[in-house]
Amino acid sequence: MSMNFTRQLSEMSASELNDAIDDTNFPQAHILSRGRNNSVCSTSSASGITPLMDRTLSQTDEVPNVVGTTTASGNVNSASAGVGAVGNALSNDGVITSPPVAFTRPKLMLKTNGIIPEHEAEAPMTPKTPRTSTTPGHEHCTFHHDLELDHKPPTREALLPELSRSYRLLLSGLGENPERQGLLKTPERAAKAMLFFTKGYDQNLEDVLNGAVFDEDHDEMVVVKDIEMFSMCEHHMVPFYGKVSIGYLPCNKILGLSKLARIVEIFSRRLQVQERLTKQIAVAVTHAVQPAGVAVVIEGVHMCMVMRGVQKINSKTVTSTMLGVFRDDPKTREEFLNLVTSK
Ligand SMILES: Nc1nc2c(ncn2[C@@H]2O[C@H](COP(=O)(O)OP(=O)(O)OP(=O)(O)O)[C@@H](O)[C@H]2O)c(=O)[nH]1
Ligand SMILES: [Zn+2]
Repeated sequence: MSMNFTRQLSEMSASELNDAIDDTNFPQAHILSRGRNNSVCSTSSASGITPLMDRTLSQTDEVPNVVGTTTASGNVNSASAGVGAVGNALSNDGVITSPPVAFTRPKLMLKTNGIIPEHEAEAPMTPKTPRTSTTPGHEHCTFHHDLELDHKPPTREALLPELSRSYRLLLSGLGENPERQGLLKTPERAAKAMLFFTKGYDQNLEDVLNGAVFDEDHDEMVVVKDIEMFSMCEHHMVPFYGKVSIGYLPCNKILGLSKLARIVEIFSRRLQVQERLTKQIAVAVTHAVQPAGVAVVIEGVHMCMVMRGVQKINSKTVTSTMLGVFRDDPKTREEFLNLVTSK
């Protein structure tokens, strides 16, 4: 079933959104894999949901559908769908804690070369720092290249003079006079603005997290929703903006709440496409706390579709990535979608 986005998002139920996501496979489904028997995060079990650990995986098993990404565009006038969240505690800052989701959760584990090493599978609580590069200056990166999660060394300020010259050329190319009073400082201002819009290239996950990962016996869904996002479309170098909702199911580790928003900043402040941004955020949260699952939904407005091109001023693009239990368990996914679409 494909999602019909000619309807307004506000008219759609969470289960309809859920179905649409369920039917979409993302081609990079091999990137994440579930842990083995000894990498289980257990919770009290009261529901009739089939324990995911009943599925046996060999060490080299590929797990299809672990990563799911959905994109949908359409005319959406309301940011929130009219679906009520039942029984959830919502605090003023938009942080939601749900009632317990009662079943045995396999913990998400990251592969380095498509295989989970035995010693990693046996020590699920040990922080993992998979590295796929020995490039000088990147030895301390927590991850590298696999999903273009790389960052550049913090030397981008050095680009300012050349960027300024480029903007000056641009002004001349437009037929403007870069020497006129109003434009004298414009090349440098524009260069600084562009460096700000792409400051995520200077950041990496490890620095941004600043150690704010805490051991906590909390295994209920954590959702931070409506995180503002400003990014730059890599096709036209014009902005796209919107809001990001992130949910994860902890496995004895929780993340400082602000760090979810900071993760959004790392990856949105780069030249992007919305699909990749969505996936990178989900993978970064996985790296940070090795949860049982991560869900990310982004609703974005692309100025390249508003100010130019097809000029559809009400169009919004919705993308999602569902990892682990959010991918495998429709009830968990639906609970998340209920939470993020409720007022
Ligand atoms: N999938 C995806 N596409 C994007 C994103 N941002 C911009 N695009 C698209 O990139 C495409 C580039 O298409 P081209 O035909 O090469 O460029 P164009 O002539 O400027 O296209 P139009 O925008 O249709 O005028 C357009 O369809 C844009 O809508 C994004 O985040 N994700
Ligand atoms: Zn664009």
